[in-house]
Amino acid sequence: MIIITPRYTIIEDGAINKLEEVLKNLNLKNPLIVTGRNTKKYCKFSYDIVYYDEILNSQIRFEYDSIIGVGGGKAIDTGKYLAYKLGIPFISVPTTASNDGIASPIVSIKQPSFMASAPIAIIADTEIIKKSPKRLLSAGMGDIVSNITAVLDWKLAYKEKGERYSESSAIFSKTIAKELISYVLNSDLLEYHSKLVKALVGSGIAIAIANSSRPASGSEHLFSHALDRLKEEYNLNVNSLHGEQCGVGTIMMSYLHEKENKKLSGLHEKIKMSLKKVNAPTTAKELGFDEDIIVEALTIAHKIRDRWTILRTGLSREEARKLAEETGVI
Ligand SMILES: NC(=O)C1=CN([C@@H]2O[C@H](COP(=O)(O)OP(=O)(O)OC[C@H]3O[C@@H](n4cnc5c(N)ncnc54)[C@H](OP(=O)(O)O)[C@@H]3O)[C@@H](O)[C@H]2O)C=CC1
Ligand SMILES: O=C(CO)COP(=O)(O)O
Ligand SMILES: [Zn+2]
Repeated sequence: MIIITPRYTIIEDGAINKLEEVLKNLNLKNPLIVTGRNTKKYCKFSYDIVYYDEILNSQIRFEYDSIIGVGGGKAIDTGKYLAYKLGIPFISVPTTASNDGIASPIVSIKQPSFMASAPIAIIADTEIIKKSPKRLLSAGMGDIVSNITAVLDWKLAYKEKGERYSESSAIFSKTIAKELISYVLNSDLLEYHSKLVKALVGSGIAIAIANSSRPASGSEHLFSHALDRLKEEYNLNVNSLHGEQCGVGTIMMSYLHEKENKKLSGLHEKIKMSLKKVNAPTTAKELGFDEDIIVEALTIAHKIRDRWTILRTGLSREEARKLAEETGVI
């Protein structure tokens, strides 16, 4: 197996000023920037720029030697996808810390996600990230607490289905989440943005090492992907973020794990407290969904992809409603 991890990971105030030096070190001379309308202001370079939502209509010239994704999850994901398709390196320049796509080798524009290549460099400017909308930084916590249930699900799949499992990747991923939860619950959050971005980068690297999103995506992500599917299917006007949905999913899925393992007692309450502390949503109402949509998402989540989790062969409507009620989500 070939494991590709970033050659440069710069996480500091003013990091974006090192972009040109990094490109020079990598001998990259002609990159294309992929960004969004809110994040274009950070692209003060003399390279060509394209908006991620216009890429399909753009004529991408093949002389680019690399792609730089500057922005939130969609800009990074689209840039990563394009680089993968063109077979050129990808440089990740997150302007916020809303999910672990910053560093992961995964493209998750559509489900099921697929393995592309990890960024060759990550340049995370903590000054820019700190100024990004608070809501995005709260969502990032949801994508990190997810690692707890993702790892529990992964181990379950190993025990019940003999799935390939890596204890080292699992411990790495779980520890990242535990450390951030502990920091959030026991601090004044002054360093939250910087700890969060480091955690998300670590989580993306755990995915690269495992060569699977297993360490960071389990039943809580299936629930989030199910919500995305229902948003599309019913044309719902809900603008909940990936990390926000995953956070709420983690509360419910950790409760299911607790019921099967006494040693986990209190886990979902702790996760809920950590999400509340950073003002991330913990209920259907805060996410913007009707109760029935939450219940429906719980009943279809196991069918989203072929991934064995605590949902096993699926929840009935009654079981789903009970789970959402008992965890205070509805
Ligand atoms: N590959 C992977 O492993 C993963 C990928 N993802 C991807 O991430 C996506 C979700 O990403 P997410 O970040 O939650 O949502 P978006 O990418 O939709 O970003 C949300 C909004 O935040 C704005 N924004 C970002 N940074 C700033 C900033 N510094 N200042 C002001 N506005 C800012 C964006 O602006 P703008 O309009 O300019 O983009 C956008 O309007 C998913 O759809 C999926 O494609 C998610 C998880 C894992
Ligand atoms: O969001 C992810 C990890 O945080 C990617 O996981 P998926 O494989 O579920 O898309
Ligand atoms: Zn995620």
